[in-house]
Amino acid sequence: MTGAWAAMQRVFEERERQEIDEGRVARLAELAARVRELSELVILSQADEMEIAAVTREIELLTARLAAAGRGIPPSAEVGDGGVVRQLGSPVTGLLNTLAPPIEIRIGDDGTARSEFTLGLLYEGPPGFVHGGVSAMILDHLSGCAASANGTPGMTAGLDLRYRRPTPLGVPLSAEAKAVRVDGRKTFVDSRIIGPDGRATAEATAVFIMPTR
Ligand SMILES: CCCCCCCCCC(=O)SCCNC(=O)CCNC(=O)[C@H](O)C(C)(C)COP(=O)(O)OP(=O)(O)OC[C@H]1O[C@@H](n2cnc3c(N)ncnc32)[C@H](O)[C@@H]1OP(=O)(O)O
Repeated sequence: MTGAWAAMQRVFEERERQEIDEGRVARLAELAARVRELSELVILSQADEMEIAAVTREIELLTARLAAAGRGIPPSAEVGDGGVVRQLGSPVTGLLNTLAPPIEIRIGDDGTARSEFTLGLLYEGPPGFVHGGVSAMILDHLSGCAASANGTPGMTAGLDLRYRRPTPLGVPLSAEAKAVRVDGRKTFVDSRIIGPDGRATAEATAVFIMPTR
């Protein structure tokens, strides 16, 4: 058993033992959505220095209130309908992760993983456009879901990405990924992000490898 595989199994088993209360998840998702709005306002707000200091103090108090209840362990990942993995803490799709856009992924009958989303200012790279690392993160994750949906999940071993044209912020985008070839433990997945004009802004081929046990 490799070290990484054993470590992942331990984390997985510990998280599996937790009950997930959907009512609580819905409330926390609402909290995360409000924190995302707050994050954007940290960049954009025109509040004066006094107001910024006052808001900072209020947020400190709110953080202390949540911390007072103690810290648990992150929720487990679950496989839902159509093989879509729900990972509440994921930085890409996690409803409870305030760093995540979050994007929603569904798997088509032909195994293609698809998503539609709009990326705001928090994901800016070049002025007015999406950061290349964010595009890579989304295509990596979407491709991982396509590999899983293909019945051949694995760790990303490589992500060969071409940025064809800048990906615009603040407009509806879509992305898709599909497993195109399996070679032993390797699964090759093609993916792309598509702009509002229907043209690909970024295209990738990823290789996923199931670690040896
Ligand atoms: C289910 C949840 C869905 C959620 C989606 C999640 C998506 C997000 C995924 C990630 O972010 S994963 C995190 C980022 N990736 C990593 O941290 C992986 C770190 N690397 C590893 O753990 C190991 O390198 C790895 C398990 C990928 C492979 O190690 P192995 O020792 O098992 O493989 P090995 O190096 O022996 O290579 C196996 C074969 O693959 C080939 N190979 C390795 N890297 C390759 C590559 N990049 N491209 C093509 N082939 C490659 C290698 O030449 C060899 O070919 P042959 O079998 O023909 O000899």
